[in-house]
Parts: sequence; C-alpha cells; structure tokens
Amino acid sequence: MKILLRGGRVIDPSQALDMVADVLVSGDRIAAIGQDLETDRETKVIDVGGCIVAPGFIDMHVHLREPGYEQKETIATGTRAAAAGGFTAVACMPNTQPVADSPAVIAYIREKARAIGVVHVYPIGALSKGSQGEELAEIRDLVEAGAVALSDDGNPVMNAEVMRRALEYTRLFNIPVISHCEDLNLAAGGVMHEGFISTILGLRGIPAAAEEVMVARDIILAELTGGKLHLAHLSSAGSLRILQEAKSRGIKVTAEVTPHHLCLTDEAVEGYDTNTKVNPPLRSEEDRQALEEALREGLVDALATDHAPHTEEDKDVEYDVAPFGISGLETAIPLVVTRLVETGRLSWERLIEAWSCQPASILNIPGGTLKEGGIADITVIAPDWEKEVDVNTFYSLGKNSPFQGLKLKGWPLVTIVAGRLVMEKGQVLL
Ligand SMILES: NC(=O)N[C@@H](CC(=O)O)C(=O)O
Repeated sequence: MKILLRGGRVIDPSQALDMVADVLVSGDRIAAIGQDLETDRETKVIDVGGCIVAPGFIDMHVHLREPGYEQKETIATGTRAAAAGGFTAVACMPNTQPVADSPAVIAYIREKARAIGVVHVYPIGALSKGSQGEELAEIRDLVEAGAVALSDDGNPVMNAEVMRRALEYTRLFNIPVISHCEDLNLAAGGVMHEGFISTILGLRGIPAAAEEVMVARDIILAELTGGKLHLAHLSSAGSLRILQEAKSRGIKVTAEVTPHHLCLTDEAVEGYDTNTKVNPPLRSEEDRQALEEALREGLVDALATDHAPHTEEDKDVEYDVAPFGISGLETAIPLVVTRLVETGRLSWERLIEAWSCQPASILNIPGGTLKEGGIADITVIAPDWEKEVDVNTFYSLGKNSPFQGLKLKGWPLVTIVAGRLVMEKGQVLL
C-alpha cells in the first residue's frame, strides 16, 4: 500500500523543512519527499493543496481510562478520538483501576492497544504503589514492561522523599518523571482558580501557589538528583518564572501546557458549567498570556491535551462535586490553530515542534520527524476548514467539553499511522 500526499506545505522542524512538496508513503515508512513524485496504480493519491503536512502529532498526556473506567473511555474509543483529532500517538496516564503500577497493567494496555487501538499507545507507569505517594512502584519492572515515563498524575506526590527517590532511580533508565504539581494542603478542596471570580461565585479557590510551590520543590529535587523532570499542565505565570530560572541554570526540566489553559480563563466558570472544572484550574488572563508567551518562546517545550473524559452523569452535578477534566483530543488542534496560529501569535513551526518533535524527544519514543526511511506517522491540517465543535460527533465517550458550539478553523484532515490511513476528513476509517 502506498499513499501520496500531493502538494501540501510540508513543515518538519526536525529537518528545518518548510516547502510545498509531495510526501510518498510506502508500507509503514516515509519513502520520499519531493516535487512531482511519480505514482503507480497502487498508490492512493490525496490532494492536500493548501494544507499543512507535519510529522504525526503526539499527545503525551491523555487519560484512556481502561482498565477500570470503561464507561468514561476505552482504548478503542480514546485512540479513535486521537486519530480524529489528528494525533498519531498518545501516552496514557496510570490513574486507571487498577492503577498502572504493575507490569500486568502496562502489558494489558499495550496488548489491547495493539489489537484494537488506532494510534500508537505508550503507557506511563505509576510512580508509587497505587499512586498513593508513599512507596515507589517497581520501576524496573514497569520500564521492562514498556512504560515510557513515570507519573502519579491526578495524585500529586506530596512526600518529597518519594519524589527524590523516583528522580534518582529513573536515571538508570533515562526516562522522565512527569509531575502533577499540586500541594494538596494549599489546594484544600478548591474547585477553581482562587481570585476575584471565585469570590464572586462563592466557589472555593485553588491558589496558583498550590502549583508553584511544587514546581519549585520538584526543580530543587531534579537538581539534587540529576533526574529528568517533566512538569505536566502548567497553569500559572509564577510556575513559568521558576521554570525559566531552572532552565537558565541548565537543570534537566521540561514542561507542557494544554489548549484549555491557553484559550480559557477563570471567567469561563461564571455560568457554573462543570465542563470548565479542570485540574489545574483555568486561571487569570495574566497567567494565560504568560503561558502563551512561554509556549511561543520555547520555555514551555510541549503542548498536551490532558484529555480527561467523564460521563454526562459524572458532570451533571453541582460544580463543587463534579470531577475535574476536559475531553480534549477532538478540539485541541483547531483550538490552538484558531486562537494562536491564525492570529499570528504562534508559528506553524513552533506548533509542530511542541506537539510532535518535543513529545517524541521528551519521552524518547519514535516519531516527531518526516525523515525518509522513518516511520510514516503523519498529520495533515486544513487551515481553512471551518466548522463548529459538536460533542455529539466525538469518537470519545467523554462529551465534557466547554467548547461546544464554538466555530473553529484548522481541523485535522488526514491522520496516517505507520503508513495506514486511519482518518480522512474527520472520519475514522478503522
Ligand atoms: N486533569 C483533570 O482535570 N483530571 C484528571 C486528573 C487530574 O489531574 O486531576 C483526570 O484523570 O480526570
């Protein structure tokens, strides 16, 4: 099977490539990039004139919910949502039931993904047993089973000694520790950003400091141990100042930001829509602008959705008791394209670097490049394709999106995974 993507703007930051060209896929590999490439009768030709052709987008932070919470999402539905959203690979968080703290759960996820998944799935192992934050998980066994990183995402590691040991021990395997930075004592049962709006709404706030003190602590521990630290879903300007200082001193730390923290602020909570309840919370406009600038300048390395699907029953409750999370995979790319790329605030090159090259490099996984001979994971985006978000068309079981009804541009047009056409014009083909 061969596929020819004809006449798109091919942007591959890994090779400093930005030109109008054809891309030929043969088997599971990129066969050639060039002008007017020849085809034979077996080649499926897709006209991508006017579109962006990029190395496959990798979402390094998703919740696939399987095993244990299959009413919220499964590996089958989550990977279809990823393909529909323009992603060729996802890394999934271990807060499943049972928690992915054993080789058996890691193996289960990988086998299920291989059998029925539509995109590549890279499991992230739990850092501590049961993600309880008290005793390290069997890290070597998790790595040998295929975990690409360790994290207790959803459950901050409150014990600094445990975090220290995780950063120390993971050095042996050269994998990152992904930290969900939240001091639970400071967060104190809050449900939104602590500020003027939380006061007006009468909702308990989570101060930005709840994130910032943990960012500072984990950076100190990364410096102490020499471990690889990755900061998940940063939300506050203060976190960025600490990150800046750490990077300027050469500490091994990377960070990600989500589309919702780039596109929304705490004002979105004003209608008490529980789909705006997310952890960390949507913060102030000043924080939002700082995140945008940090992404543009590369201080924040990567984009990631933190796709957190929940059922309608879960979310159809009072704001205080609703679970945190946004179903993000199927709106992520057009949101960032519409708000940041189309407005000239983020270049295509930087978008692709942050959502393809960087995640591949941080997790040390295949992809992030269109080099000839490499694996054919490709994302095509149609910058002019405009349509409204409709959660009823989501492949994800999680319809919990605060973007319902929003008109967006720059939808993903084609997703190719290891040479297989898995999505075309929004329709998943498997
Ligand atoms: N990010 C979220 O808002 N939700 C996450 C867990 C979490 O990080 O709280 C989830 O798993 O639902």
